Amino acid sequence: MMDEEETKPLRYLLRQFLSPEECKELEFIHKSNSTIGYRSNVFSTTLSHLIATHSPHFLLPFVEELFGCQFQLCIEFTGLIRGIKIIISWCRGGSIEWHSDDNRPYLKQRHFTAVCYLNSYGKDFKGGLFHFQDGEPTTVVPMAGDVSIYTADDRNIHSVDEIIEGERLTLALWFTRNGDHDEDAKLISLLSNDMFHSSINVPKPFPGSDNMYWFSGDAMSDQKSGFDIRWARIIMLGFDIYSSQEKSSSLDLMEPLQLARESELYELKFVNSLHALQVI
Ligand SMILES: O=C(O)CCC(=O)C(=O)O
Ligand SMILES: [Fe+2]
Repeated sequence: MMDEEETKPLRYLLRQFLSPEECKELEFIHKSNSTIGYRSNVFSTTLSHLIATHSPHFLLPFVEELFGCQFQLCIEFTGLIRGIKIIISWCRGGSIEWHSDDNRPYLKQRHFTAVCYLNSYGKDFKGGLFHFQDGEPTTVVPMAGDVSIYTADDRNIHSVDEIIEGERLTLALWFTRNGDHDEDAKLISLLSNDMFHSSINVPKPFPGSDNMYWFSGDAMSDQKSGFDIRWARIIMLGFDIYSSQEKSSSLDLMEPLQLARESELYELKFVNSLHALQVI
């Protein structure tokens, strides 16, 4: 006899799950805060980016909406825990080849994916259709407010066509059954600290995946050939980084550091680069 798991559908399409206003608000947050993303032609906003870009006030609507949205999604899939969430904008030339979402050893905790479309095919962008390799539906046409949900394993190999014109905007959510990857729990403990009072006493921001901060064209996994967005931001704001570990060949941006401008070294000691970015 088949067990219950095997008889469950592997995919769902929820129509008009987010309202046009919710889509617009998430778009606004993204436009104000996004940074170069984790692959070519992509910009992204994660909750840790909102912290790093000194925009904690944007966290609240983001978190409230996402929590509400995820709460409803969790009713569909009991037992799932909220993992990483990210707003992604795909610019012209962006696409993604056939893959499953758990296709790396460090992504194995992903069990379900939910992609909420924040804008619409044909109206806001051309290209960018979503396809499943096998089964029905074969193609999902992104429309603002709709959510496509599927298992993150190789039963749902999928791809996204190249964006030909405009910008395709999504909110991607990954769910897990592994409590160690409960990102909401981490975030709630972070928010319950005093982070809304902007001062030097802001707590140490919890780091996103270190991969998130690297940009290097093709070889994104080869950190040596890329540049680090945290570092670039500090330099663009006119500061140099001083760290007692600076003598070593690579500087760990999650370690304590101080800032300098021209020949002046500031006394403030930051717990890491994200902490410094919250304050400067
Ligand atoms: O944006 C989409 O429709 C899917 C994106 C995707 O496949 C991914 O980020 O893994
Ligand atoms: Fe995917």
